[in-house]
Amino acid sequence: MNNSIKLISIDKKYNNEIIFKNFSIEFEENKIHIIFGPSGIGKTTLLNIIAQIEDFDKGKIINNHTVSYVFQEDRLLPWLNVYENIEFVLKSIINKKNREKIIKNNLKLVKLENHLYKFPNELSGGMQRRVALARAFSYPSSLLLMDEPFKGLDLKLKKEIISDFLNLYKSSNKTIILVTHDIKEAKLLNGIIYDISKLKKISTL
Ligand SMILES: Nc1ncnc2c1ncn2[C@@H]1O[C@H](COP(=O)(O)OP(=O)(O)OP(=O)(O)O)[C@@H](O)[C@H]1O
Repeated sequence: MNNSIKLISIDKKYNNEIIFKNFSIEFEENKIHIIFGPSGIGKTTLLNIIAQIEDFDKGKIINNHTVSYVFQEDRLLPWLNVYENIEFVLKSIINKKNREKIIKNNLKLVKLENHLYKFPNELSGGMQRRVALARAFSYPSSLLLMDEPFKGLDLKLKKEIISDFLNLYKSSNKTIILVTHDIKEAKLLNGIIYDISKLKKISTL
């Protein structure tokens, strides 16, 4: 069954600033979609519209997915260890035995299986980012929205973490919509790249 996410003829304005005019886009399920474009073009706004945390003025969204959103910062809870940070978001929805399986499997995919009991302040920045990714993939949503999840990493670390991200993605059934302004990063992700500046020009023709 086609369960793609569709935005149809969306208009969005902030005060007098037109961000989107008659803008349409479709995201096929189970793929990695990369929203690419310069700062200020409306990438985060688009993600927020899909997440329904931002209103729009006209148009329609068709989305039958359960959604989770990963922000730029890792947002780990400092008083919980690595395992507990992931368990925290699953506690009320998945039983103990199943969540243990999910958490351990995802932490293994990001090579943190030997760091389960460390606290965030005992982890490097890269390790913290890996925990945040493992947590995002552990949550049972079918659509994962990610705003610049690899921002601030040097190229070597970025490549390593993108490879962990791809391992998590392959073992999941998720659809990913990810925002970046970095074309090198976009290419490393092996997904479908949407140049938002070009799409915006087409939509206003
Ligand atoms: N809440 C808001 N109120 C008014 N204007 C806003 C608001 N949020 C965003 N904007 C404006 O909308 C435009 C698009 O912002 P958005 O954050 O979506 O861009 P972006 O492409 O994600 O940029 P960046 O890569 O810098 O994060 C910008 O001009 C911004 O100033």
